[in-house]
Amino acid sequence: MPQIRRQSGHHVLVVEDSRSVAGLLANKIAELPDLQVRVAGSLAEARAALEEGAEQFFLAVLDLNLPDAPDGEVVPWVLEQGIPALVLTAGVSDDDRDRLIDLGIIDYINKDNPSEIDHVVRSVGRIHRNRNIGVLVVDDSTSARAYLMALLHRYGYRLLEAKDGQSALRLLDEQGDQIHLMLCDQHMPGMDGITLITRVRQRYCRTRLCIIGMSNHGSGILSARQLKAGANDFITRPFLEEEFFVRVNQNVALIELIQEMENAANHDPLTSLFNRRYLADAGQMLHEAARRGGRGLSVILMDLDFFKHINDRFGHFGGDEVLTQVAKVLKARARASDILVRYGGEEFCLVAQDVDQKAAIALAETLRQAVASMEFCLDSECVKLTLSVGVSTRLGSDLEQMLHDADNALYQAKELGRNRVVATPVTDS
Ligand SMILES: Nc1nc2c(ncn2[C@@H]2O[C@H](COP(=O)(O)OP(=O)(O)OP(=O)(O)O)[C@@H](O)[C@H]2O)c(=O)[nH]1
Repeated sequence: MPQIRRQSGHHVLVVEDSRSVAGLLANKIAELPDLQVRVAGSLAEARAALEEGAEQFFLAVLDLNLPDAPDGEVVPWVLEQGIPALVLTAGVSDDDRDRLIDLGIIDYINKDNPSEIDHVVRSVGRIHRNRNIGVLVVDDSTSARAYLMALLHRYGYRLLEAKDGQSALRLLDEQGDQIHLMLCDQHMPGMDGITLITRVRQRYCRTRLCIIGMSNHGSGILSARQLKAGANDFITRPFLEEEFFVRVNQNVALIELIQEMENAANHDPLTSLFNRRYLADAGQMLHEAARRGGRGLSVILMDLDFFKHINDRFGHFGGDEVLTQVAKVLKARARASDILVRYGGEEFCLVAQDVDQKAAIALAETLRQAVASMEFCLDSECVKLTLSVGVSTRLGSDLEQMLHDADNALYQAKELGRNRVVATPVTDS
């Protein structure tokens, strides 16, 4: 079988002699983020396209029946160039299907059915995103591991392998943030699949790391036990490659969807900062860690002064633009470990770990000055804005109490004439 190279390009080669199908595909694929399409109407045009460099193409979508290649000759030729291929067919017999799968294509799709065109486009997007999806294959058999890796490689996943449970745990320790899916054999020396799954689940939930257990035909009870131990899914060996890909891709798509939903639930859509809901969870965890570890924690609450005037002058959309710019300025001055939140309409909150009162006041002062030095120009009219800030470093019983203290300090800052930082007394109860 031809060797598929590691894909880094962002171009899709569509080889299709029907102008309408090629045009439809090209338009829909081009709507996907960061993708470009090159259309060829024949094998000769495909050859010409690849003369400019095969590496730019991460995938080819191929028609089996071309004027100068009526028997699918384009398929082995493209695969020999190291480019993975999806094949468009007009009805396919079982023999044709077997022949195509044996050649090493990713999938075949019936182009007569218009809804299948959307399936092609979804697959293209999936394969392009797979370069960012890390898959860990855990199997003690070298040949079984190599087989799984070759299949996943065809789909463009980023791959890691481990020959036993201990090595898998080590890799998760070192590179866990890069691993999204683990495929795990059951029978391995030292640590079996169920024990490994149980241990991994103590650290990673089902929506963060997907696990697919693998068991051999006839051992149904094992798949049930793998699922109970925390696997998201299982695959019985031997399997059809098509089933394998559908299961792997569906599980990865589900994790992506959940992460997208979590992201949306935790962020403010206007400024892309975290929202209050996220602060309640993540901020409280920081508070508990600070209490346990005797560490410092600061809450800095900020409110733009007289923001109503901005809306009155520039309209609500102008006000939105100003809020977005302020968020950027604050973000640029926050550390990666800080939680910066859009707390309310024109209110922002920053929670910073390991910061004592002196440092918190200095940080608040930096943020105040950063906003005060900005100039907002809309409709060729420029205005300046100021920020009142309340700081709390007294840990109190929980984050809620710190926010309450910071709010009192902010109120004082407003009362004292705005554009200033006020901190609460530091003594803890
Ligand atoms: N454009 C825009 N305006 C908002 C948003 N959320 C709140 N506001 C506006 O922010 C203004 C807040 O007004 P006030 O609470 O009176 O406070 P202020 O004018 O900033 O005055 P002080 O806080 O007392 O200095 C109101 O006009 C709100 O409509 C938003 O998402 N976009």
